[in-house]
Amino acid sequence: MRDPRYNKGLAFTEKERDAHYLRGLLPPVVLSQELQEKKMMNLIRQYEVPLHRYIAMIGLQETNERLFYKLLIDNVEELLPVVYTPTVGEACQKYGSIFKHSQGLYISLKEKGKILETLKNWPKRTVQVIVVTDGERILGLGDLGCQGMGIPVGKLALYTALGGVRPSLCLPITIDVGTNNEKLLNDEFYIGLRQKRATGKEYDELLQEFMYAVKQNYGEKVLIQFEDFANHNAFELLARYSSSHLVFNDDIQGTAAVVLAGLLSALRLLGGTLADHTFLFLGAGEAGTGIADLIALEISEQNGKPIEENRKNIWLVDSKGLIVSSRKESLQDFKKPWAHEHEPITGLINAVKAIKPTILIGTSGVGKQFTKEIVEDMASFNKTPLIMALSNPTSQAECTAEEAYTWSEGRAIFASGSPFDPFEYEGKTFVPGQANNAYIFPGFGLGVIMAGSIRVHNGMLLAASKALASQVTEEHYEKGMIYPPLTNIRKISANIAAEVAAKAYELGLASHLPQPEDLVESAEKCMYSPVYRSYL
Ligand SMILES: NC(=O)C1=CN([C@@H]2O[C@H](COP(=O)(O)OP(=O)(O)OC[C@H]3O[C@@H](n4cnc5c(N)ncnc54)[C@H](OP(=O)(O)O)[C@@H]3O)[C@@H](O)[C@H]2O)C=CC1
Ligand SMILES: CC(=O)C(=O)O
Ligand SMILES: [Mg+2]
Repeated sequence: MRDPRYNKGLAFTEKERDAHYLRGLLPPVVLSQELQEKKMMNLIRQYEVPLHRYIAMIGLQETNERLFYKLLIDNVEELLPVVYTPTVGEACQKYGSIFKHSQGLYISLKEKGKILETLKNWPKRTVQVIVVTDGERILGLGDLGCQGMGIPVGKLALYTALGGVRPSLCLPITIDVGTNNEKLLNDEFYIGLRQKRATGKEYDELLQEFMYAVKQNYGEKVLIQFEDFANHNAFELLARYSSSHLVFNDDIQGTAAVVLAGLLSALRLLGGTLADHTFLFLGAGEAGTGIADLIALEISEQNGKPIEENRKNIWLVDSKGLIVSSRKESLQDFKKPWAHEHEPITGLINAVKAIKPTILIGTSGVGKQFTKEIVEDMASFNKTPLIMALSNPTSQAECTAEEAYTWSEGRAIFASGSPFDPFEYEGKTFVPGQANNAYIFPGFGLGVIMAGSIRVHNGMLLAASKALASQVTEEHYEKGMIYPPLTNIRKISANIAAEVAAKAYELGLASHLPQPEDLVESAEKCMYSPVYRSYL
């Protein structure tokens, strides 16, 4: 009863109460799990403040894990915005104030030299997925230091609910090297180290000790998902550890796969191939350049031309303007491949006018950047402009669904990182897509685990994108959707897992041999079910 993994609350049967000395510890009634679910949903719906819903859900996760996952799985569209973006963003901002019980593992500078010992304090010996952050770029909310823990906790809840990975095999970790967020440093309820961020050698050594300790403690095949690191560390960590560890950066690679899937499916509405389109990104960081890289790679797979050539129709704008060759010297390495020949341009509106993109993608982390003038311009030279406002949470979205549909007079295809409700324009209901890496990483991770893959390969990302795009049907297109509904996410994840695993086998990266005949069936079979077990 006191252990969330086993607790069933009022659903313990008479026989179980006798067998496990629970008689008298519970009131006489015995409820079904379905009735408990109905009761919890009624309760959660009574909270009007999203953060209160979040607190209620976390409370349930900490007391009755199976009921928590049953709620999340059965009510995914309603509860995803509670345990994930946008509400998880607010939860991280206020994490210290709402903190009750510790979730996940904290590794701070105080644990330097003792990280292996610290990992051993985690009660589970076997772990298959770690989501780790250092809290420096939490969604589009910036540096939230140690309070970024809400993100690994939320992402791993999705690994289980959406991808079927058992909760006991998931480990959320926050690495605390300090924070540069003055507000948090002065907040009496802040839960992290009260110091400025460690950088350089001190940072690198802590991360290296962590990576070695993880491999030593959990072996080769634990998937380490980097999440919400600032880009000055994210690209380097991925490059440094991708040949020695099973690492995946969700913000670079997961986002790339989900956006590519949306583009592949949108082509059925837009016409042409990817190579026929012109892309303009606002934001040239992890998400922006990660997506751009995967688009260029997919075009090269399709047309056989060198990737350099296929980059030419892909343009990115950062805080200093359009990325062009005259800026090359001063650009970070991950931006350099995108420095095309063009005169310098500042301001997104000027870039839109000059480049005339068919597809506009927002990955800046700054809200309201797609103004009326920009959307109208997109609609003036495109019959069907594709507009993706990917920044999270909702407050940072480059524009809203309502703005995209209204300003384009109902012609835009729109997708966003955080969810927007369907919007009615001139009698037609438009359903915006949620272009969020949550479509990808749970199924992707399941595929990696199923195959026992020892490395992540770009081919597996492309396979995941195509598997997701193939789940969109005519019925969805009619509503302007370029992603399948999240209600089917477990089936979608099983299909993604199967394609990712198949690719791992094809590339010789899989270690679970022989390859199962029906990978979709084996994905579905190994998925965690939240239905209560009998304790007799
Ligand atoms: N939908 C999804 O699944 C995902 C969404 N995201 C969201 O994307 C956003 C960005 O994340 P990420 O790429 O990791 O962040 P980064 O910090 O790596 O990149 C942000 C980029 O935006 C640019 N930028 C910032 N302000 C402006 C501005 N006013 N005008 C033009 N460009 C600007 C930055 O420019 P400069 O380089 O000059 O500083 C940088 O290139 C976040 O809100 C995040 O939540 C991220 C991952 C997944
Ligand atoms: C969705 C996600 O990973 C992000 O916004 O960072
Ligand atoms: Mg992220």
